[in-house]
Amino acid sequence: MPSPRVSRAANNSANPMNKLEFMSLLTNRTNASDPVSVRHRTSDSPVHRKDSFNATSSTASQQQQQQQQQLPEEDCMKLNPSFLDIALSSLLAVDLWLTKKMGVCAREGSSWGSARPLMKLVEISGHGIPWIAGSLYCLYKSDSSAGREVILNLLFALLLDLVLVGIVKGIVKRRRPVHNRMDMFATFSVDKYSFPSGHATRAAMVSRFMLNHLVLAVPVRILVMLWAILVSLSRVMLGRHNVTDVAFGFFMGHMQYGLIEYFWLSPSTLPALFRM
Ligand SMILES: CC(C)=CCC/C(C)=C/COP(=O)(O)O
Repeated sequence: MPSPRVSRAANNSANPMNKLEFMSLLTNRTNASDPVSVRHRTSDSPVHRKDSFNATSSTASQQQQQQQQQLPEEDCMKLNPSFLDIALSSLLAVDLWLTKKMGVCAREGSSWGSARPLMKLVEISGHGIPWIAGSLYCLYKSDSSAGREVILNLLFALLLDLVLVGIVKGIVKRRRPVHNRMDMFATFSVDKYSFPSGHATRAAMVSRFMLNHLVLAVPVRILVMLWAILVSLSRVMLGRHNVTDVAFGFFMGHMQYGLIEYFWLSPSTLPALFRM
């Protein structure tokens, strides 16, 4: 009985496809669009130096090259990653690790699974529907023009937030973490994507808005800040988001508040809106 090593060697020489598989590994690690590496693969490979293989293997390897050029980028390995590539991959690795560690309420059976109902209440407190409905109600009830101005701008901010988050989610198309259970209340179709967290953008923007435009006692101001942090944290704890989705969302919410301040709607800029 031949030893496994001998029989594998015999098999290799009898089967030219094994060489092609080896080629496939090599070509996977080179840049398919780089003419130099394509030339290297087709002319310098051991397969091509053997005359007996020329006719059949060149068409086979051409087919393979075509297939590999069609491979999605994430299936190919880069030989010379840049510093930015390495930094991004490291950030992504830390992000995924931390996201998994912090997803303690992702399921009922998770380590903090019993806190899941409470976290879902926090989730609803940062949802768009209660905020938009609440602003519309306050606008209807408000009897001072200063109050109407503030609430109208809050409503404008909430709508702008939905649009901007929807656009970024639609462009980035990052999937939610695998441990997330999609049992969220009232979502749009883009909400299957996770970058950035809409709850985090809203929490950051609304809290800044309230701190700057409402007269609040110090304990209430602290509560508003804690609420924004808790809503953001709960996104990762519920397993809805990666840490970077929430961190970016929080940053984006602050930027959105800056936009609202810049384009502040006032009776002088939009008199028609305030005549109602
Ligand atoms: C239906 C309305 C008015 C808003 C949707 C709010 C929502 C579900 C956002 C998604 O938030 P995350 O990106 O944090 O999961």
